[in-house]
Amino acid sequence: MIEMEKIFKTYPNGVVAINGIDVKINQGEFVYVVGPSGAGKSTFIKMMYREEKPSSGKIVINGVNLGKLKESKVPYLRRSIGVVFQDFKLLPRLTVYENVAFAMEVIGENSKTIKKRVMEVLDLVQLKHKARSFPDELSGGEQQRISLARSIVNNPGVVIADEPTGNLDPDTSWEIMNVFEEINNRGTTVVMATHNREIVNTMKKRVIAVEDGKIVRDEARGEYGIYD
Ligand SMILES: Nc1ncnc2c1ncn2[C@@H]1O[C@H](COP(=O)(O)OP(=O)(O)OP(=O)(O)O)[C@@H](O)[C@H]1O
Repeated sequence: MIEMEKIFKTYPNGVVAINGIDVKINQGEFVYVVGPSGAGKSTFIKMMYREEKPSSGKIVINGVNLGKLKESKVPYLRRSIGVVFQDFKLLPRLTVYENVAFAMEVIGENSKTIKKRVMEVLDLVQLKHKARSFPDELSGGEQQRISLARSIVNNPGVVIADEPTGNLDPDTSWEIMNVFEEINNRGTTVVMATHNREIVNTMKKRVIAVEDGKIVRDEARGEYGIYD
């Protein structure tokens, strides 16, 4: 469960990005975060994986109060939350296998467990045969599938994605969305900021609309809305 209570966020330059947000997201939900450019969507989701801290308010992720979390415990939080970005953020000098394995190595898993699990998630995204390739030898859609594999390799309860189809063509975007659905069907919460109207309107999930740092709409089977 993700809980946010009375959240405000002002950046050091004085920009008020989040202006009073209260929200609860239950385990296993699939949530789109929509809204106009600059509305605060990225800031909203960055606070969930503690990339940004709120100026005030309380955030509890799976029972852990982020405000009381010691810096030394942040890696444990990151283990329970997978993150996917628009620009993939794969490490260019590592192979596909190594990119995914790295996420397990940093938390000290043994090599046998790593090998088994990495091949499992590469199988899930249907890219086992690319294990020895380097990121720049893959298409954008393949790179995003690898980054999805990396995000779930440690079995997180939550995957957070910021505009994951932003760099992909429509067909490839749908392939990626099918993988997100599959991950969600296995019980993982998915929270996704997106500008993709077609996907939001077709998939009929919970939609949270953010405007001027506030939630202006929260619907169980919502629509994208009037934004670009
Ligand atoms: N690191 C930062 N420092 C200062 N201001 C920032 C920072 N990051 C974002 N902002 C500002 O905070 C506001 C919200 O930005 P945010 O990136 O959360 O919006 P967004 O809804 O994700 O936009 P987009 O759809 O264009 O990605 C904007 O006014 C933005 O300029």
